[in-house]
Amino acid sequence: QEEGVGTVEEVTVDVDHGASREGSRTDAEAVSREEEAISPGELSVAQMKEIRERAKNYTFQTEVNRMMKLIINSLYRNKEIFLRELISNGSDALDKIRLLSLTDHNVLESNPDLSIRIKAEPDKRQLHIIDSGIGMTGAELVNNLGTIAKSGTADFLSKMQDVEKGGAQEMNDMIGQFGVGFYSAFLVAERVTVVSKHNDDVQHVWESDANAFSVAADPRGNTLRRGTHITLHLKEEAADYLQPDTIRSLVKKYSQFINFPIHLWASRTETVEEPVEESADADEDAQVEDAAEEKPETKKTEKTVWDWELMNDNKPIWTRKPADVAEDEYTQFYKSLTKDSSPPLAKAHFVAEGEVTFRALLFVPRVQPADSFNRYGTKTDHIKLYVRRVFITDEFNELMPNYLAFIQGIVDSDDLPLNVSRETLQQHKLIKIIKKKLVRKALDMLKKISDEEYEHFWKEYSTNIKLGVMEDPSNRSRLAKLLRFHSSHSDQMTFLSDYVKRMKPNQHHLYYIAGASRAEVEKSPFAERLVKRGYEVLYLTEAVDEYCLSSLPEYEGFKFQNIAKEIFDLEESKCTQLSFYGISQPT
Ligand SMILES: Nc1ncnc2c1ncn2[C@@H]1O[C@H](COP(=O)(O)OP(=O)(O)OP(=O)(O)O)[C@@H](O)[C@H]1O
Repeated sequence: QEEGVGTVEEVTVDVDHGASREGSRTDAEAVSREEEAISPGELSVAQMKEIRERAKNYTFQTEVNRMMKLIINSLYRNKEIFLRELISNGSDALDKIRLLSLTDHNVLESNPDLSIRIKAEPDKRQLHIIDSGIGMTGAELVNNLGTIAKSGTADFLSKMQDVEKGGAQEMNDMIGQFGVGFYSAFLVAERVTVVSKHNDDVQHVWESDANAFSVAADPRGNTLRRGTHITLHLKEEAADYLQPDTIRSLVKKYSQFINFPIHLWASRTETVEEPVEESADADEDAQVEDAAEEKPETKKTEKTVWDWELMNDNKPIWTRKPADVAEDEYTQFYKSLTKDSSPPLAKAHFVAEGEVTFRALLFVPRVQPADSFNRYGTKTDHIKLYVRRVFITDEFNELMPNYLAFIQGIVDSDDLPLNVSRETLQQHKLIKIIKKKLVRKALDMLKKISDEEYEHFWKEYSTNIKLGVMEDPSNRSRLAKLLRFHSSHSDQMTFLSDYVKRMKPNQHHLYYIAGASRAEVEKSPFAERLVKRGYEVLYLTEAVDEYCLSSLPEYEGFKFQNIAKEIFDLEESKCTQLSFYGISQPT
């Protein structure tokens, strides 16, 4: 069996997603130690003074100021996304240290645990988000949390200004897709403290009230071992994010598809049996009944227990059997993967076996970003590569051809080496095989789109498919099955297979004519005469159509014939184009 859709089997997860913290559940001592360790809010007055004296002060890069203004003005109705952004940053930082640990196991020595912890402290109006990821050095704190390094930010900002008039939904969609990142913390916080420990530096404290920021070495030394602890000093109006119910449902929502354990400091009520304190009388009775079976009296009491509660099932969705994954889970996963607010147009979840084993989950977004073709050929696909559940990169760009760059998804292979650089991986022979299979599966997925949905798909992606016909000879016939053109048959567009079904018995060519619009070509005398004689003519109205057909030698064994250009035979009646124009009509 080469590939088997729906045959996903359980596989052992070879790499730990982060040691589980279950062990600390009942260990009250460990819990209180951790609690101590996560209270940077608890910097003493003297330490605060020391930090402020030592700290270097910085101003934010202009783009950051613009970005913050934009975030605050446009996302005020959707403040909760700050948590999504901070959890996702924590998860990225954990991915980074895990990836490093594959080539240098020592990097985990500072803290073998890989997880995210979240704790609300309503009395102090503080919310803590702590990860044991890669952390940031002092210099990185200044750089990463003071500038916007991402290319395209300036572009994005200017586009946002245009969209601003378009309304809140459009803005939300756009910001959502771009990802607003760390600065969204200021949607809810009046002040943010970031304590971070990177293996290569001492622990530092970053602090900001959104106007300017400061960075200093932490006078307490190393309390985090490794990672980042963000404290949000919440605005008064954001105090709801400290309520147990609110925070629990938000953490659940945004941690669902994170591949590291996420723990929330939460309380639960437990019923415990406690011995009843014995009175002096009881003592006497006990002595009297000495011989009787000794049965200490107990009573049931309710106790509130605080503990780190695991909030997510950090088993990646693609490792589950398709039959066990609900449609809605795919949709939610897609949304968290892409930040798209609409569900996907199509999806495929499969395991490929044979020369290489891998699992993949692919999606077609409902809408293709308007500027996609400006970036066409820049080699940016949207496939995240995992090796044995470990995130390797989303900038690999070797897994989809240009024309399918719109496909979003993940690929996870057991057969690729874990401990090689991206460059070496690029050369790996298995990558080519994976790509080949992925493309086939992607095309299958497109073929399966229902008729109603196909209309929409075609509006969005027709150019991609036509470019595919031109650029990908090995999949040309598969791609040809996806093509649709206007035709004289009806107002609806037609697939070539339907055209072929309707061909006259002796017809050996697919006839087409190209022009600027359907109205124009319909009126062409070439087309009119052919149609009158009962032939169907394809109307090619897009510039790319003719190029596309010229690289398609045939369809189901039939060649294409431009009825306006060459002199051609209407084979079935053995008449030349001349005869066709009425010069002689042999019968
Ligand atoms: N918890 C963290 N641990 C380590 N580094 C972090 C953490 N949070 C943020 N950073 C660093 O700060 C940078 C800026 O973060 P920000 O959230 O603004 O953008 P981003 O994460 O790069 O982009 P996006 O949020 O769109 O994915 C990150 O790229 C990362 O280097």
